[in-house]
Amino acid sequence: MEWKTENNKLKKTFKFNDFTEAFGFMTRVALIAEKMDHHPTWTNTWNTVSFELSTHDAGNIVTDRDRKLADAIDKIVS
Ligand SMILES: C[C@H](O)[C@H](O)[C@H]1CNC2=NC(N)=NC(=O)C2=N1
Repeated sequence: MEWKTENNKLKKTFKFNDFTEAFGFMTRVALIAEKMDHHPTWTNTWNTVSFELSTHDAGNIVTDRDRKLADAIDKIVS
């Protein structure tokens, strides 16, 4: 599945085998987001993690910072 742009947000959902795998993924994303100083809006329900990326400093629109974070997130699961 690819990222989709909807309502000025870059969106994608990831499904894992269980919560432990999902949370491990979230931990890695958190460290990358902190390093990039660019943080996701995300939800987690058991094995599912959903993202909505936008840049608050630019007025909550999608910018290259979001696309860069999205690419980094995809690399974690590739
Ligand atoms: C001061 C400002 O919040 C920071 O520069 C960073 C933190 N993380 C961020 N994350 C996102 N998604 N958008 C931002 O504009 C942003 N700004």
